[in-house]
Amino acid sequence: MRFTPTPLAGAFLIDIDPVQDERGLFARTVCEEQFARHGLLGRFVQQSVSWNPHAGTLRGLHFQLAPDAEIKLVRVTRGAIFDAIVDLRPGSATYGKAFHTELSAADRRQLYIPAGMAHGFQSLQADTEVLYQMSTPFEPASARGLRWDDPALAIPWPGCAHRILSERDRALPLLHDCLPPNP
Ligand SMILES: Cc1cn([C@H]2C[C@H](O)[C@@H](COP(=O)(O)OP(=O)(O)O[C@H]3O[C@@H](C)C(=O)[C@@H](O)[C@H]3O)O2)c(=O)[nH]c1=O
Repeated sequence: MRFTPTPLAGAFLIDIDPVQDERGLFARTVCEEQFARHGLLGRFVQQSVSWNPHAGTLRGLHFQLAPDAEIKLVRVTRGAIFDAIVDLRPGSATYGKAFHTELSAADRRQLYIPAGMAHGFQSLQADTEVLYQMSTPFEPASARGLRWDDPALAIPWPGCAHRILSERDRALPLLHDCLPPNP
């Protein structure tokens, strides 16, 4: 696996090192020992799937409050997404900053998201399926979110003919209104 750091410390893009032959390819996607060499956790307690029949489906930006803050490992198993994360770690040099990338079934790239970041994505194709692994169980009482289009975050979401969002995501607060400024 190849680990590429992002501008947000602790968040990595992880690419496979495929072994190819006439049958196709084989590649490891999680390895506790290799992850540990990069200071990353390679053991997860929940895995969830999200199916998005339409392009332009936006989910996020979501996170869980401590002590339920989750590490997430995200990959696309069908289609493609624009994926965005926001650093909400108190004291972080990149607090309030966002990083975005594309992930697709074709590139098999994964995004490792450390605890203390909000996460969201928009499907770029119809019939897009996203697979997540999480370090901490889902805890509804700790679940929080930020507005996807918060101007302070300036995330360049791709344009689309029809954007689909849940009522909950539409009503999420701006960063400024839901978390204290960075100490
Ligand atoms: C996230 C989650 C939801 N649920 C339930 C709650 C609800 O009834 C239903 C749908 O939940 P949501 O509307 O929150 O699903 P969704 O908007 O897809 O939430 C997901 O968004 C992306 C961006 C993430 O990063 C994920 O961690 C998760 O927050 O599933 C679980 O049972 N376990 C879970 O881990």
